[in-house]
Amino acid sequence: MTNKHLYHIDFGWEDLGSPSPTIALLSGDPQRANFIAQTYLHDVRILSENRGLHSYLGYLPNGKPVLSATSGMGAPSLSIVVNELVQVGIQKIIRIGTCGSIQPHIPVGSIVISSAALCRQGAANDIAPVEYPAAADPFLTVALVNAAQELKIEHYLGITASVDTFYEGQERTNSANSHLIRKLEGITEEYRQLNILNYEMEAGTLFKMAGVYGFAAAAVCGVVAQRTVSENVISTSKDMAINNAIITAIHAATNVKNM
Ligand SMILES: O=P(O)(O)O[C@H]1O[C@H](CO)[C@@H](O)[C@H]1O
Ligand SMILES: O=c1cc[nH]c(=O)[nH]1
Repeated sequence: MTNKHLYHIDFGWEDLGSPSPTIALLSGDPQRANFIAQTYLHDVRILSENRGLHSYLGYLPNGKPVLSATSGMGAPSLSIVVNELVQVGIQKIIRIGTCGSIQPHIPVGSIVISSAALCRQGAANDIAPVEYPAAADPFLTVALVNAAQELKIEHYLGITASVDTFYEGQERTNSANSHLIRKLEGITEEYRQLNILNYEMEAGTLFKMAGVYGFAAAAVCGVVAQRTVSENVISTSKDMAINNAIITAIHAATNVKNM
């Protein structure tokens, strides 16, 4: 752990009070990090809004200190934030994200809890060999599943595809680029056959970092697109999907034991 003020997250361990938080809820979207802090934590203090990486310190209903922080979109940004969070003493990270389902039985509004990731992400290759497993922490993951069961939230546990692009990498052609390079044509159907549940853009690198650095990581994502039906995000179900992911993570963070 360091006393340094970290360059990107723009706070240091000395800003975190005592006892300092060891768990972080990490959202891609800064507005989600803010919403989580304002809605589900108490005695909230803003730590920084540097570069849109909004971070808040607050307390769960059982008094446990927790960070609600922002990873930004994609693995390069996430890798910077996660490295710095670990430097200020974070030992557990739950990613709270959004994703696109690629299985017909996983509807918009439900949540996917990742057991592991197929990690097709360049940033992860700077951290570990490409073959290195991108596995979620089993204890944090079970805590998420238990939370979803207790809250009666429709949830699916399985493998996530973490990729670097929202459009080409997730085989979207309804965009500024209608041309897909050959290796990506049919990739979604191939992943479907491989029992991959969903697409998102951070979990794989987070899981590899957890293995290498020695912290615990898990991911829960609200399903906002159903890729067997359409490429589009379904905005009418987005809030419900995100809220389901958030309350599952809050419940799990409350129940999980300190290391
Ligand atoms: O909602 P967040 O957490 O940002 O997650 C998903 O949404 C973004 C793409 O729209 C990517 O970051 C993807 O992983
Ligand atoms: O389809 C989707 C939806 C959210 N996030 C993604 O990465 N893909």
